[in-house]
Amino acid sequence: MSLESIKYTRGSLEILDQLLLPLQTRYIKVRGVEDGWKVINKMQVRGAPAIAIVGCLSLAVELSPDNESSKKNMRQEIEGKLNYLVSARPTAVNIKLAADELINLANTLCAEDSISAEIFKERFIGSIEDMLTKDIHDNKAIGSFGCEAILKNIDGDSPVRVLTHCNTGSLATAGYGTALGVIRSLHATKRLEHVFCTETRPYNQGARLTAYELVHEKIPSTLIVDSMVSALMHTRKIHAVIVGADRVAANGDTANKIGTYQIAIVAKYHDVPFYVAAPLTSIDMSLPYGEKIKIEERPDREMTHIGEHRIAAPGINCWNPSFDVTPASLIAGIITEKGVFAPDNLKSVKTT
Ligand SMILES: CSC[C@@H](O)[C@@H](O)C(=O)COP(=O)(O)O
Repeated sequence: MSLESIKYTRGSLEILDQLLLPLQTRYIKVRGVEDGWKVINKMQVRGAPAIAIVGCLSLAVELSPDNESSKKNMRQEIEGKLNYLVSARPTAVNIKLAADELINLANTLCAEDSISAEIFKERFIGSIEDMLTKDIHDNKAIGSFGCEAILKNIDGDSPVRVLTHCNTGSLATAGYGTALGVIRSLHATKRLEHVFCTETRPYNQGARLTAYELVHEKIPSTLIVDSMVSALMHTRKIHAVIVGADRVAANGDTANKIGTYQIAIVAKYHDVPFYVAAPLTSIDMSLPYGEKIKIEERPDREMTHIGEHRIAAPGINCWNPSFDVTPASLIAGIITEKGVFAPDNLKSVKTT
């Protein structure tokens, strides 16, 4: 059984508070859009796919008891609330694409005279609920395509050692995970000898969340500090790096958790293939290249403190970008639910 980060039934949504993991397992009730915005902004739920799903489900929960009889009012309310949810965190594109799709759906339902307000609401909520099953299904496809791509480059039946960064597992998605889904699939083939996961400073998604998921799944794994990546690649044979994505531009440049870019550079130097595992909902064809991606900057406190405990000298200035952009030239392949694509071939995927 993998960890359940999102518990949803019609009219009720709870999320596992990821700020308390791994020491406490506590679910928080999300009663509507205001709660949805807060849990995303505070990073109680995080990871690009989970942000999109929880944001949209928070709207579904808010609409569920609503007896609005005017389709026009409902359409207007939906558009405003979705745009508000998108503003909670700017870098991950999944929530923006989901919001655009849902606004289009609301426009279509509103314009169709034969559809009552009740059916409008039913179809709209149903379409949000479908995101949960689709995400798990897509992650499993990413897992098997990624596993196949990595094993193809390895001689005979040799055991495989991989490195991952940040958290891309069940906690960051509706379930199974993207990069961690590939690792799960590799483990299922019994070819995976070992996973190394980085601590992922400053917010420690690797040490707190990925390590927790790996231990929970009994996948052989070791935690390293972010600054150990070069030493790891120099001293142990690493066969592949697999990371997730918050936004992939049309040319394959990829925004992901801060520190991803330096891992890609080190991987290139050591001739280790560097893969990005992401659903098509993380690909933003409207941006031609990575420089156009807006990078979220987080509060200094996330660097200077661990919980309530201050670790940095009082008075020091901080710079805390939450993501960086890895150039397409450092990426061996982008693993999607439709297959593995060279970054310069992404355009063909999105349109098929
Ligand atoms: C499947 S999750 C992919 C990315 O969202 C993940 O790698 C990442 O960077 C998460 O950042 P976070 O700031 O924890 O939301």
